[in-house]
Amino acid sequence: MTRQDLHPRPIVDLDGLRFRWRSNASSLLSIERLRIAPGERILIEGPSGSGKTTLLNLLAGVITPSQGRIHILGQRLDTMTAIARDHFRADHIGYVFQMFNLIPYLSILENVLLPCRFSRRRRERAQAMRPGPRQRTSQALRAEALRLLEQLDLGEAACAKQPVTQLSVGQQQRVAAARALIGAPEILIADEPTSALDADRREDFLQLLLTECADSKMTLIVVSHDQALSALFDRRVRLINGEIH
Ligand SMILES: Nc1ncnc2c1ncn2[C@@H]1O[C@H](COP(=O)(O)OP(=O)(O)OP(=O)(O)O)[C@@H](O)[C@H]1O
Repeated sequence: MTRQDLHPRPIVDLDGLRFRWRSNASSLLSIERLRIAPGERILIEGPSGSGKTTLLNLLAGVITPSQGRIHILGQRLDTMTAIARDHFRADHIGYVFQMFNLIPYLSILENVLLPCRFSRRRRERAQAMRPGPRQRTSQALRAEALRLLEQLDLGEAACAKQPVTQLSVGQQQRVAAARALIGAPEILIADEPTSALDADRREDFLQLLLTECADSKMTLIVVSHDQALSALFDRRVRLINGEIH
């Protein structure tokens, strides 16, 4: 094993980060350093209001820090324009939002395929997941979306063209997970991804996310209050009053 293998370049590197919602407010987040290695599985935990969702939004480039640097995949995210951050996110980050953010007038399949519309890279990677005889791009993408939905027990609902608005909250959460996974982005971020599931289905669902991430060598960053799941992660990051403990 080389020195490089022992200390791979971090996929996420936060440095001197401060975040406040208003310029005259005190910092909600104050993180001197957070490095995440490629392929690591990180659980972020902490009391309600401690800034977990805000931290995820900073990592995904939805918002930018008041001070400090954020490097993702070696690229400086905080100095990019909003449009560049949107492109970067579409290409490299799958995000399961706390409120799912599904588009109500699109079908289940169309929701899952959204990242492939915004990102050529995700489209090509999703297409490459379909081995075998050459298919048309749209067929290959649909097949990959269906594979993910079937893994998540939603194949039937997708084939029956059930509107997303008629899905249970737990089903919507799984559609959001399939959408985040499609095209194997390097980083999967999930905000309370098991909150709408029964206790006995949480571990199965998370195992599935972990397996998909491992197969595609994705880095997984999850916020959860569920202590029972912590053994499934490589590292826990505890946020208290906006600082890492
Ligand atoms: N858009 C916003 N404008 C101003 N304040 C906000 C905004 N979004 C969140 N906040 C505040 O930032 C603080 C941290 O919120 P955040 O959602 O990051 O916490 P959290 O740790 O994820 O909480 P929870 O576990 O309840 O989801 C809260 O006090 C919240 O009210």
